[in-house]
Amino acid sequence: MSTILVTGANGQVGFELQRSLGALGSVVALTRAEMDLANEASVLAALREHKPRVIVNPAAYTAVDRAESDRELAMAVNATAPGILARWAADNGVGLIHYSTDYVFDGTKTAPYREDDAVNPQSVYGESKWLGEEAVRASGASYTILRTSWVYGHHGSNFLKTILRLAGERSTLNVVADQVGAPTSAALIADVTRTVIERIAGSEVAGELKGTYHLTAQGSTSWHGYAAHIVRQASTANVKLALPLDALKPISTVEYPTPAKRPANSRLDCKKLMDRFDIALPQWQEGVDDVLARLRAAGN
Ligand SMILES: NC(=O)C1=CN([C@@H]2O[C@H](COP(=O)(O)OP(=O)(O)OC[C@H]3O[C@@H](n4cnc5c(N)ncnc54)[C@H](OP(=O)(O)O)[C@@H]3O)[C@@H](O)[C@H]2O)C=CC1
Ligand SMILES: Cc1cn([C@H]2C[C@H](O)[C@@H](COP(=O)(O)OP(=O)(O)O[C@H]3O[C@@H](C)C(=O)[C@@H](O)[C@H]3O)O2)c(=O)[nH]c1=O
Repeated sequence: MSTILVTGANGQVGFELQRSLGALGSVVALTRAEMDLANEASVLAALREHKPRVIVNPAAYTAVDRAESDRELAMAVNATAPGILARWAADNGVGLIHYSTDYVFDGTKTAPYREDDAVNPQSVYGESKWLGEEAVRASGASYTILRTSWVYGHHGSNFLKTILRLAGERSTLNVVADQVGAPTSAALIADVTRTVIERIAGSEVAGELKGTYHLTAQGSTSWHGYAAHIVRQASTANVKLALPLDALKPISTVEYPTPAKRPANSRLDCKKLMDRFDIALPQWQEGVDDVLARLRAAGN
């Protein structure tokens, strides 16, 4: 057993994990076609074939609005499958790293959420991710759950790329300004995951590091503040945009109706992770600027 198995190889975090975990040994990253989390037989067959020493599970049903009308599949992927992975991990004595979301909270707390704050998911996606967390915790596996927020990267689909595209096409754009959180890069999540695996492997009291942690970039903004940063940085870099910065309008959540309800406060307190793993986390703008530069360099 020497392999690290990564699910969701084509996802934002799955893609970055293939880079960051490569230094730890052999990584097998499986696409949905190679391991379908909605199909228990497919999951178990892949685990038996690869016999990993660590399972890293960034695969998820992440279409937040679509999940409202596709509950069964969202639950299969986000709630049931993590339990299957975790029970196999427990039975075979291997570690599991799993990811969850700020959307497990209802967003009514005024301060950043801590790991043990009461959850109250407002969407099918949030509920399914919470049930997945609970299945992992109940499994008896040696697990780490990393709850993150507002993920973006140069690979995959995300809000950053949507705003860049819309700013190239539209002369006005409305973005909600009353939901706050921390945009977090897939690269940061993947780098921290590597550190977590290394520290657990090197620790004499690895069991004490097991648990649920919040992992986001530091500082916070609203979706509108995030969009304004993207447009400002693109303008500064002379990217041709149809949208002037002053035509990016802050609106309230009620003015942007969506099938799924999002939390007003998505801020996560990451002190537990930083203290226990001795990790420093960057301000959110750093990763955004890196990805913007990378997209420009690639001609996007
Ligand atoms: N994106 C975000 O803003 C946030 C994400 N998270 C969590 O972080 C983790 C990583 O998210 P992120 O990388 O952004 O997600 P992405 O949406 O970028 O990627 C998810 C991956 O999961 C795969 N997947 C979906 N269904 C299945 C299935 N049935 N079997 C196997 N694979 C499947 C997708 O495959 P395919 O490519 O075929 O579609 C995709 O590659 C997830 O747990 C997510 O819940 C937490 C907070 C914010
Ligand atoms: C594109 C767009 C979005 N919005 C709003 C809608 C919503 O409130 C907010 C974010 O929109 P999105 O639908 O892109 O983001 P959303 O899919 O809600 O993002 C979430 O994904 C899941 C997977 C998570 O786990 C969360 O942490 C979070 O990142 O911005 C606007 O106001 N104007 C716009 O033009």
